[in-house]
This record gives sequence, C-alpha cells and structure tokens, in this order.
Amino acid sequence: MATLSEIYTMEEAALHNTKEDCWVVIDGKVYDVSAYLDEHPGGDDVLLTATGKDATDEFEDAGHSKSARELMEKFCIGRLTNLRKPFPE
Ligand code: HEM
Repeated sequence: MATLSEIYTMEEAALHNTKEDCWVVIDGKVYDVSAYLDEHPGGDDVLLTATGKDATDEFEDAGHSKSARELMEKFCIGRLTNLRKPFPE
C-alpha cells in the first residue's frame, strides 16, 4: 500500500479512472476509492463521474460531514505534485 508521501502527477492519477481502479483527487490529495465505491452513501456513479480529474468542487458541493472527511483519510494514497504549477494562476 502506498503512503501519503507518494507524489503523483494529475496525468498519472487520471489513469486510474475505472470501477476496478478508481482514484479521485480532492484538494491536492489523491484517494484510492476503489474499495469504497459500493459503500459510498452518495453512490458509485458520482465517484465514477469524479474520477480522472480534480473533484474538489464536486466533493465540496455535496456538503460532506466531518465524519466523511475523517473517513476519506483512510483512502488517501498521496498527493499531487505542484511542480507544474509553482505559482497560483
Ligand atoms: C474519499 C472520498 C469520499 C468519501 C470518504 C465520501 C463519503 C461520503 C459519506 C460518508 C457520505 C454520507 C453523508 C456525509 O456523511 O457527509 C457521502 C455523501 C455524498 N457524497 Fe461522498 N465521499 C467521497 C467522495 C465524494 C465525491 C468525489 C463526490 C462527488 C463527486 C461525492 C458525492 C457525494 C454525494 C452527492 C453525497 C450525498 C448523498 C445523499 O445525501 O444522498 N462524494 N459521501
């Protein structure tokens, strides 16, 4: 299992975009939610729509609870590199 110290590019994270291998990127962190698709109270379809891209807005729009935010850390496998965007746009 990878650890939080893993650094990914968005391109690499976006390759994991299937039901069997589903990563989502939220607020610069990368989550492997493959094992959570069937458990997600919001359904697997929203996660499958949110995979392969930055899903921060969708995640925030859903108004997730504090416990959801704690739970998601179990699925965190690393974070995005910021090397491609060293300065704010
Ligand atoms: C690791 C990532 C995620 C975890 C652990 C997670 C967990 C949860 C949990 C526990 C709930 C139940 C309500 C609550 O406690 O807030 C929930 C609801 C929901 N989630 Fe997520 N979620 C994740 C990612 C996402 C993403 C990326 C989206 C959108 C693309 C999303 C969309 C929703 C929606 C729409 C609901 C509301 C369902 C309803 O009220 O009928 N979630 N999620």
